[in-house]
Amino acid sequence: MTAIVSVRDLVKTYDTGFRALKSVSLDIREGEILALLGPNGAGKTTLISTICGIVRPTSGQVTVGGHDIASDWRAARAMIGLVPQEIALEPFEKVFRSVSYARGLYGKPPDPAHVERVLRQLSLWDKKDSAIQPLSGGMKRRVLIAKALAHEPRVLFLDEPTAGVDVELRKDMWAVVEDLRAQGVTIILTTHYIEEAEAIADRVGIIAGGEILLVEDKASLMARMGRKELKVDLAQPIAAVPEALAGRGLTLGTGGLSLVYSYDATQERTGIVTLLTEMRAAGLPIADIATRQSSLEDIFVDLVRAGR
Ligand SMILES: Nc1ncnc2c1ncn2[C@@H]1O[C@H](COP(=O)(O)OP(=O)(O)OP(=O)(O)O)[C@@H](O)[C@H]1O
Repeated sequence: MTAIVSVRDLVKTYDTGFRALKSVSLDIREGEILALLGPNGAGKTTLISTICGIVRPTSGQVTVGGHDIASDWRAARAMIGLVPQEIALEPFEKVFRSVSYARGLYGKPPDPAHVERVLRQLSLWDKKDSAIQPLSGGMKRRVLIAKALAHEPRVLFLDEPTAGVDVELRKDMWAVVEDLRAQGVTIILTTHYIEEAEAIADRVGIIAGGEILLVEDKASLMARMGRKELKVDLAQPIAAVPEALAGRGLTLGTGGLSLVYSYDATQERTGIVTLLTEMRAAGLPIADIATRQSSLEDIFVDLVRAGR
């Protein structure tokens, strides 16, 4: 797959002297959904704003579809749609007009058929003549997406598309994103919600302190770093891990009522059977057992901690 956006050694130092991006390099593949995950202040918005030409980089290079965002900005910008974090819309403007106007801002000739397609795709067609103000929060977000798609961009940036949105609406947004990808739009979204990346991303980029810690296929990241945990519930509490099981890396759960064993599920020999046998031999009153796959969240927390 070819890179549609290429970021090389990007540095951004704000006027305050704060270095928000420290030599970031990143290739975004055509047609993918890339989720940029990172804690508050990691530099996510700075990165996408720089790619979109809103923030001027201190140094480094960005190309979009081969067009340099500095020397060939008009062509680069035409390929990009940006859905900002904040809902900033003209309250009295009508939906259709607002989206058509957004198209005009890119110097594209009016194309009511395209605007109709976009509004239909976002389930906004029956709201086309409505003013924006009375629309629900979810509908307003859809209008923002429609505006960003008005000029037929090939790359869509969504900055925190579901911040402060309820669960139902979040799933709704995910469906919209999947739909857009199915039409060949490359999508980059920033998010705090790890479950969001887990649900829809093809690749995950983790950014912290202005640096990209990793970019990897979600599935391989989870397989590579994912660990499993075996939790053994005990019928009676114990004060400490029995001597016979020392060196097994067990942790005692709260109240001494469980033992937790962490293992690499990709290994042929996980050690579970031996462990359970040893537990019985040690006379532990096993009440129940359960396993848990570590989530992207566990991986993320570990990585960000290690990166500090
Ligand atoms: N215009 C600015 N002037 C000075 N510092 C800024 C400016 N904009 C952002 N910063 C700082 O740069 C850092 C990165 O900010 P940025 O908004 O890119 O992070 P983020 O990862 O998007 O965070 P959040 O998840 O909170 O939106 C923060 O420490 C922020 O305070």
